[in-house]
Amino acid sequence: MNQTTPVRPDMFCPLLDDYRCGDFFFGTAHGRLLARDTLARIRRPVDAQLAAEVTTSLRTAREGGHDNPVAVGALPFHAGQDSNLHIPLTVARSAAAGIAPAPRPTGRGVLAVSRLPEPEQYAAGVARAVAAIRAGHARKIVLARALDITPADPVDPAEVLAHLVHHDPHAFGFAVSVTPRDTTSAHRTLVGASPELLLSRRGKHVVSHPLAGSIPRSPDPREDKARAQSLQASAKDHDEHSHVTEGIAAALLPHCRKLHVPAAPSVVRTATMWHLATRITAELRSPDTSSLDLALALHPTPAVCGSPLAAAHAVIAASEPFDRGLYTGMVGWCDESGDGEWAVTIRCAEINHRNVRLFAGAGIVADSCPESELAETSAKFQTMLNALGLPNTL
Ligand SMILES: C=C(O[C@@H]1C=C(C(=O)O)C=C[C@H]1O)C(=O)O
Repeated sequence: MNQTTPVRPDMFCPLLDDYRCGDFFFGTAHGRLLARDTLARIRRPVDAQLAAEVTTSLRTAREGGHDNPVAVGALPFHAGQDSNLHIPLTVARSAAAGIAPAPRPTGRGVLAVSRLPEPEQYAAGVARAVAAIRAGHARKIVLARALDITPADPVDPAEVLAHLVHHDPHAFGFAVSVTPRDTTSAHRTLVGASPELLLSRRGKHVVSHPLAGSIPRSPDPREDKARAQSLQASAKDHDEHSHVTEGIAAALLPHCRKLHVPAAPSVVRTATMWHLATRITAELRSPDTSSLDLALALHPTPAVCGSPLAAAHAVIAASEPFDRGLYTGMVGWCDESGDGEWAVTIRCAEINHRNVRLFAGAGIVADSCPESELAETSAKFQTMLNALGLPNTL
């Protein structure tokens, strides 16, 4: 693989076909990035110094003779946990990626499932969060749950990635190696298809495209359309969404001018969900502010944590019986000029040969109903259950 690989028109699905376990992959239908092997690792707590350390590592790579270095990887939800970033030895990009061919269907049996927490407990946690919000302790809290599944056959992350890229071509398809350095065990890979852009920076142009307020899609076209309309009309979902756009606008303002936040959200779809979405645009004040600086200023947004952040964090810590790790963090890349793209790490699963962990969460506000939030998280699991060839009833 060359440092920069031009688009090969003869290749139906450039770079996706080249992906192999251990690589970093990130892309949409508009462009893909595939990174292989490691020049420098950046594993440190996610704090105010992280972006500066990335800039320094990129400069050192350039001074060491590396052409056009890029930092790639993922950052966790919790500040204080370690980043999973590196500067790869080789990076290939393709500008127009096209739609991936349909991968062959895989149906898998299941040996064991563990639900964290059990669905009834999740619903009870939502009810407690609603009570806390109504008592004035917070305005919004995002509660997640996880599924630990032991499939009957081992899972190949490359197959799962191909399935995701085919079925959700406009999402950010990603694969990040999360194998701990001190282990000789099987590869661990975080694979997903995120529909949510935390932040992109190209030159002075900044874009964030948050999602909040969701409803599952229906296989019946009429019902599907009716659901999209009901989401667009839902006061509860607009409330949930407004915390996010307000939070992002406030975080961008110190770094940007010409901030534009559309007056009302639009409705966007994935293969399994409808979401309220707002495309926020702005112009950078200083070229010294990198995409990672900006993404860290936004993270975590009220779309994945809540509002106010500290109160939401406390309820999450008391309610979720698992570590989010990289889920609801960010995944993407940043180059030496500061340009980059960071997606919110959702609709994903950690795959470790015969073990997979799936994650899904939902934003809770004063008018949330526990059963609907449980159904929303079940629908969000479908993205990964489908890609893994697992039964959609888990
Ligand atoms: C937390 C997740 O999704 C987030 C929560 C949403 C919501 O509450 O409507 C929508 C998109 C995401 O920002 C997830 O998919 O796991």
